[in-house]
Amino acid sequence: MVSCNLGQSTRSIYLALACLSLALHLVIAFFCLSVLQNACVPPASSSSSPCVPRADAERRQSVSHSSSSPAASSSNKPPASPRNEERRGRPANTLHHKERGSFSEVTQKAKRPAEAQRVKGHSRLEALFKHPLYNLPRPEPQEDDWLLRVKKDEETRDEGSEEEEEERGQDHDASNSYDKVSWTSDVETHPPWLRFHLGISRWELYDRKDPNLYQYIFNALSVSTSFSVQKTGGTQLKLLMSFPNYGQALLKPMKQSRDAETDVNLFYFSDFERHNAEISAFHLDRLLGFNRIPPTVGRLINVTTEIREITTDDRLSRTFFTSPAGNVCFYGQCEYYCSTEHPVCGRPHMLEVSLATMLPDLSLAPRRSWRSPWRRSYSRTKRTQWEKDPAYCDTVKQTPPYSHGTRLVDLIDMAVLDFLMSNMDRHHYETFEKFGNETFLLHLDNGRAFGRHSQDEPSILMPLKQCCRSFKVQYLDTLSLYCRIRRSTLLRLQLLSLPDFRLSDVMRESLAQDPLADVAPLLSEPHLSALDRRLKKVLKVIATCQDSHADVIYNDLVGNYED
Ligand SMILES: Nc1ncnc2c1ncn2[C@@H]1O[C@H](COP(=O)(O)OP(=O)(O)OP(=O)(O)O)[C@@H](O)[C@H]1O
Ligand SMILES: [Mn+2]
Repeated sequence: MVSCNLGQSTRSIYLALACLSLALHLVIAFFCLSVLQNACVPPASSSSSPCVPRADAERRQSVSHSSSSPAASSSNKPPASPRNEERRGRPANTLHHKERGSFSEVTQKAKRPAEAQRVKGHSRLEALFKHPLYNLPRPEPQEDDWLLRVKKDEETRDEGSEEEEEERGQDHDASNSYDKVSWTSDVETHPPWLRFHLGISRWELYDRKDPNLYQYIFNALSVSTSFSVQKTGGTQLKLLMSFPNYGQALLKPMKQSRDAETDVNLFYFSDFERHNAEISAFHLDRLLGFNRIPPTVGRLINVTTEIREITTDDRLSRTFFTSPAGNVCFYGQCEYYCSTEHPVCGRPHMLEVSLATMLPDLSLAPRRSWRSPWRRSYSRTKRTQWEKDPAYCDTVKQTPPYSHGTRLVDLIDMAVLDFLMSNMDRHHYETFEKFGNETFLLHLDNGRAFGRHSQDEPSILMPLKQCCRSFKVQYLDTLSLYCRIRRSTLLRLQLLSLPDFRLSDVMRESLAQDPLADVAPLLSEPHLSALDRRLKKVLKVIATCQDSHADVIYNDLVGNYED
């Protein structure tokens, strides 16, 4: 009896002990798992580039961090926190409840663009932008290297007393400067668009390293518009939107579903412009390290309150109508697709659009438009010279401005960008007149890019292919005559072809920063993989060229970068 009782109590003691040990094991296992998971997160920066040995990369990274960038060290550097007053503006109070939700979600997202899509806490995009190739030192900008400046107080006083307003209008050098409105020379008082304008230099449109610029622009473009009219020039419908802080943006509306592939039989200038192409082009250009496209963001706009009710443009307001489905539509007046057959419609009021930050007014910063030597024939029957003559580039190389400086390699950069996004519509490009021929090319108007993902268009790479020819003229011995691609461009392209920085991955992550990414991805997966496929093709063309020539690379990194 006693032994039976004893046996029972021993059994319950064993059982209790077993339970305790099981619980302990569970706690230990749980603890180990969480520690292991943290230990597995990859480091924030990687330097597995073939271009720079690891130790070297780290050394350079610390060097480039300590040397401040030109714009960052200038007086144009914005403060650390965004100014929220730009976000005030009129609420979209006529919105349907559901729409209001999505609108505020989208603008909410605009508050925190830096929160990139991360893979287990690891941002490939951040790692890419930390790479030395994206932090190359620039020469200290001189006064002439900035596009604009704010007039000093004394200058404004002097000019005011002279009462020579008219003359000033004609003789418009005025050192390309801004009169004061409500801001002072203190950069803290400047609205985002003015910071952008004052940061434009001879070498790039914006400083990618300025941590706030993009966020500022983002926020500024997400307030309600106060004014909208049709923008003249160009062939398809676009609007000029103004914001309460005097900022302006070029609006292109969504015209077709994002994934609709361009009809193969459509002539290249007949394709609809795509709002998501404008946005994606900005991101791609930034990823390639060019910084030659004005910051462009997507957002939902209320076509009733932000266009119809406030526009002073009769040509535009006359074209509004309500569709049988109850959606508010309009079509405006322009050369292509401005008709009842091609309306732009809200759902019922909300419409996806792209907003590109406007460049400084032409009266302040005149631009020069250049015909691209490789422009397509816009005639349906004629072929252009470059299509007929394989030695076409030899002529281009001897013709100013391509015969000197960096113009030819700039053109090649543009061809690479266009090939990657399959943009066949680069008939012209622009530069800022102030900088003469020694300046970057503006990559404006990218609405016809990203039309087709299933095909690549080899003719877009013609500048790169045709310029790779053995060409020597005894008396012309300029370096740029023989070189076809910038070394910095080639090294970045190689970097973007590595698994750690794969172009499609960084592009996906970059695009996720856009407010419209909440509605749907800006580029579908097939478009993203097309980027990787095309990048391989570009690298192949360069490698083939290097196989037969020694003078393929234009070394723009002399003294700045060794691999
Ligand atoms: N962000 C910008 N800021 C200021 N001006 C701009 C901006 N983007 C474009 N423009 C100007 O507006 C003009 C028309 O814009 P865009 O080329 O995008 O229109 P488009 O209808 O596509 O023209 P096209 O049919 O000729 O290709 C451009 O040539 C350029 O000079
Ligand atoms: Mn266009």
